Amino acid sequence: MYQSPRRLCSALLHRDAPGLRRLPAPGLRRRSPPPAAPRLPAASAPPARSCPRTVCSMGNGTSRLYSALAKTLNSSAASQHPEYLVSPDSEHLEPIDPKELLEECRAVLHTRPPRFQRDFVDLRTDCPSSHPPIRVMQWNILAQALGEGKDNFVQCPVEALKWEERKCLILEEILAYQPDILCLQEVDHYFDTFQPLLSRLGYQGTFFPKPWSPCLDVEHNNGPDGCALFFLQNRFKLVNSANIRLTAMTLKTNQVAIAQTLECKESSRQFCIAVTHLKARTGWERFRSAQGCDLLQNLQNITQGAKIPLIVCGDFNAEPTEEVYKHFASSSLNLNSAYKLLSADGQSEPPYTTWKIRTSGECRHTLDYIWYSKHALSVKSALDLLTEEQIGPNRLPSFNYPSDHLSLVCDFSFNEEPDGLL
Ligand SMILES: NC(=O)C1=CN([C@@H]2O[C@H](COP(=O)(O)OP(=O)(O)OC[C@H]3O[C@@H](n4cnc5c(N)ncnc54)[C@H](OP(=O)(O)O)[C@@H]3O)[C@@H](O)[C@H]2O)C=CC1
Ligand SMILES: [Mg+2]
Repeated sequence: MYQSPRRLCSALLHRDAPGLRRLPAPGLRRRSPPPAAPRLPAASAPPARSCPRTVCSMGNGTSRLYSALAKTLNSSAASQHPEYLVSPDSEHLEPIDPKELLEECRAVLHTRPPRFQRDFVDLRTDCPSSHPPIRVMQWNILAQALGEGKDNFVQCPVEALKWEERKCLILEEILAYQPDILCLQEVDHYFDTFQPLLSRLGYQGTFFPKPWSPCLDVEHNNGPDGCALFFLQNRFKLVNSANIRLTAMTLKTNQVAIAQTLECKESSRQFCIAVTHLKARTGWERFRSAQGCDLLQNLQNITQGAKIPLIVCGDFNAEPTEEVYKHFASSSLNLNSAYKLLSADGQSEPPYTTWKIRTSGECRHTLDYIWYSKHALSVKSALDLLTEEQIGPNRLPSFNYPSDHLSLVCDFSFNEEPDGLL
């Protein structure tokens, strides 16, 4: 039956009808990326997506999606209720079929240009693994309040930042790559959007807001931004979790990290995953360096002196030339930066992970990293970055891409015979 786009959109805006039957847990297991979207020319007003009018089924499929996305409109919990730190009871939320959610997102986005195709680059290693890889996504998703109220993206039209559509672009990116673990920064819609939706996709989430989030300075903000960590519950068991407020020269700072020890259900192997967002801006290099040292010290303790393999994702707000980068590269935790492996010699970071135009001019920087224990883990593949042509002359964010930072995605496997030099 034909549904107009307006009808499809309205499915995202209403609460779930009561008494719907519960579905079995969604099979978010393994990846068949959606069909390739055509590449766009570097034009500022690319053509709209082909209209997805026929994609969404009627009835329960649509109805099941009412409540999770609808909550994003009906709640601004974080700023109004002191209990924003308390996670809602996800037991009562119905599972969502990721394909249906993806279709719903695409329906909302039907006037936008198609998403860009990015390919995984095979980084062949000599380490065959009998277990499925662990897919990790690192992404600074751009806090809604900062994007609208602070960041000054002078070439980005305000309509491109509308939350009701931008959240669907973010979800589309997550659903396209189906990470097993999701490490996010600048999350200011955790409780009303990402926690309820991702829990219904099978993820367990943790949020740690910045103590003095700059989002709170923005009128009509949705609460503080912070780091969020999600993992698929059917793949991992949570062993240990730590919310860390980073210090610099013994002083507590406004930056945070989350570190969790997870156990793989398939292999019973444990590893630690951490997410952080270090202090931004030039002039703060020593401060970032001190925060990095504090994080490394915390991770030394959590990994029992590098006995437990480690993956650290973050927006470090630091180019590879900075001291904090060098601390991580030379740490006794024996870390390597996964995205270096995309370079010809395996030694160079990508030319950019964020690219935007502010009033001060063009800002193209490499600031985001996925560090991993190089003796215990191998990177099987990594998602290539967007090209300059795809990013376009107005840079990011844009109608095509929801954040000023690119997502980084890697597939990891455990080395079969760790040599004891994690
Ligand atoms: N009430 C109080 O007592 C306190 C309030 N605060 C508030 O917090 C703010 C600072 O917080 P802090 O955590 O140190 O923030 P940061 O300096 O780390 O930056 C906050 C955000 O601003 C973005 N940003 C980076 N460069 C620029 C730029 N040139 N223009 C606009 N945005 C930029 C960053 O994005 P990205 O990482 O993507 O670059 C980041 O997410 C203060 O301005 C104040 O509002 C802070 C402390 C105390
Ligand atoms: Mg930012």
